[in-house]
Amino acid sequence: LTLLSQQFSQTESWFHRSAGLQSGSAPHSQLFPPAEGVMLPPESFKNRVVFITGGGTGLGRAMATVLSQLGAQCVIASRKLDVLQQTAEDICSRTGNKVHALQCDVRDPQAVSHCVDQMTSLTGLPDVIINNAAGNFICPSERLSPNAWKSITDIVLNGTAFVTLELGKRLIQDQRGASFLAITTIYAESGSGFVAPSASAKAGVEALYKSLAAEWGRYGHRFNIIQPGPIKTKGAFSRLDPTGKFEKGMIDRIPTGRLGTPAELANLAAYLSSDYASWISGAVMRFDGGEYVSMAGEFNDLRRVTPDQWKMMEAMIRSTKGS
Ligand SMILES: CC/C=C\C/C=C\CC/C=C/C=C/C(=O)SCCNC(=O)CCNC(=O)[C@H](O)C(C)(C)COP(=O)(O)OP(=O)(O)OC[C@H]1O[C@@H](n2cnc3c(N)ncnc32)[C@H](O)[C@@H]1OP(=O)(O)O
Ligand SMILES: NC(=O)C1=CN([C@@H]2O[C@H](COP(=O)(O)OP(=O)(O)OC[C@H]3O[C@@H](n4cnc5c(N)ncnc54)[C@H](OP(=O)(O)O)[C@@H]3O)[C@@H](O)[C@H]2O)C=CC1
Repeated sequence: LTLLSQQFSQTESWFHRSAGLQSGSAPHSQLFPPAEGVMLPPESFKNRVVFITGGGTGLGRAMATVLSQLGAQCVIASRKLDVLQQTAEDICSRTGNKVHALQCDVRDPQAVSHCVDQMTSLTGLPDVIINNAAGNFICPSERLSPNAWKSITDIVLNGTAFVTLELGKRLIQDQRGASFLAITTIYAESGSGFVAPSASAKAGVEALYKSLAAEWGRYGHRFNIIQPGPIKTKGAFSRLDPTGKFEKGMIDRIPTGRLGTPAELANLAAYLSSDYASWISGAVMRFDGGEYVSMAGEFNDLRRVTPDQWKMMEAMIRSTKGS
């Protein structure tokens, strides 16, 4: 076993060196280059208002950028007004379309209602709502205090519910349709140790969105979910990989050999929120380079077995014939 594992790691490091790779991707990732351009036709979101929670940073910022490039008027909301204002300015100067920054702690239903009041005066009610705000950190569950549990589940599950219900009720009142999108993650489906509050809350968000997809179609509302795998953002990686030691193992188990990019996620979010997706509701879109199925399959680690090792094992298996 030791010999085999030495062989594996030698093969692996040769693989990386020979491709002249930076750490952070496998050679075969060159077969899956990320397309960074905007996918939809220009002006796909002209005269549309888009509301994005957590839109000041990371994936929220990337989605606001692409939607603004496609002509939308964006409203981004979270706790840190200075961060939001800087992002709004940056995007607006790049796209020429208005981006509004509103302070809102999604854990507080009154703050959510006030934020929606402000948005209504600025832009009117939104056509697209993206529930992206989240909190998370890795922690053994036996170390979690009640308040630690609450801080994550309040942002992720209650925050999404408060935003969705507040906007949904007002849109229904005004007889207006809308697209709702929630950003969850692949472990919302499987659960995951060391992020139990996030896994529980994201699973709750998925149940909420599937429920409302069934219930509110009659009001012209669509509800969809994107489950991203790892995409390098400061917010996520500083809390989920604080030492930087987990990233390589993660890339090794992603069949496409690399992390996702914010721009790829933003294109998918724009598509699901657009008129091109008007028949898509209640969908759960896994977006992870194949990581989920790769982690799930019993024998998938056999990818590391070399041709010589296969030759040897095949001979061993064939020798059992008749036994
Ligand atoms: C290799 C892996 C790398 C990457 C990704 C891989 C896989 C793909 C799947 C990824 C999914 C990602 C999901 C995400 O959601 S990433 C988004 C991350 N972004 C954020 O979390 C941004 C917002 N976060 C925050 O503001 C804070 O981190 C926090 C703690 C969530 C909320 O801040 P707040 O100021 O409200 O809370 P505090 O008062 O600081 O703390 C509340 C409560 O929690 C306890 N706490 C805080 N940190 C920890 C910790 N690290 N461990 C244990 N407990 C913690 C804190 O002590 C408080 O409890 P009490 O002391 O009061 O009991
Ligand atoms: N990056 C990744 O690998 C993955 C990310 N995801 C999901 O993608 C989404 C974006 O994550 P990412 O961009 O990586 O991380 P970020 O930390 O950059 O984004 C989280 C955002 O949520 C906002 N937020 C946090 N708490 C609150 C609150 N109480 N009220 C309002 N806004 C709040 C933060 O803004 P502020 O601090 O100003 O409030 C921040 O902008 C999240 O839903 C995350 O779960 C899912 C899978 C993988």
